[in-house]
Amino acid sequence: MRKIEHLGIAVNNLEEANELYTKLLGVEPYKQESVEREGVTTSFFKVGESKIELLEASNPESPIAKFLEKRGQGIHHIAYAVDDIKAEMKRLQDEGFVLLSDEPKPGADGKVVVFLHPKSSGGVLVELCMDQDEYEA
Ligand SMILES: CC[C@@H](C(=O)O)C(=O)SCCNC(=O)CCNC(=O)[C@H](O)C(C)(C)COP(=O)(O)OP(=O)(O)OC[C@H]1O[C@@H](n2cnc3c(N)ncnc32)[C@H](O)[C@@H]1OP(=O)(O)O
Ligand SMILES: [Co+2]
Repeated sequence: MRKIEHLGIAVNNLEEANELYTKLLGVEPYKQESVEREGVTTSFFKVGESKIELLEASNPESPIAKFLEKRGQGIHHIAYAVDDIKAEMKRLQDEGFVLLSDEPKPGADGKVVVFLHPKSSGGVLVELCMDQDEYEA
């Protein structure tokens, strides 16, 4: 694990959350991106070496829609940058963590990502991510 790459925060309304986080952090979001296969629209803020990823559900089946219904707005996941995502997946699987996919999949902001089931990681949804360019090299 290299660093915390981003914190994912589930929000009801991305436009309103963008305004709130722009005031809070003193910077505008540098990017807004939809990832349809995850059922989310995201916006990203830089905070030093890390990032805040705001997540709005783009359909009722989205993990974010379910999360908001059960738990309301707030921190949804912690994403760690890793140097070698396949090696890290194997290490974590061998340690007993439950991966939510067998292969990394395209995420937002030029990353490939994989999630660990929160029931296997102390109640916190964990995302591993790696630059897509490095992954494909
Ligand atoms: C934009 C792409 C990417 C990026 O590049 O950064 C993203 O960040 S996408 C973010 C959205 N995508 C995901 O979250 C994908 C991974 N998540 C899942 O596959 C599912 O959400 C899940 C974790 C498997 C849960 O799905 P499911 O079992 O269908 O939902 P339930 O609501 O029934 O939850 C079961 C159980 O797990 C608890 N839970 C759910 N989400 C979280 C969470 N974020 N953190 C902690 N715990 C969570 C939920 O409360 C249920 O627990 P109990 O109520 O105790 O049974
Ligand atoms: Co994320």
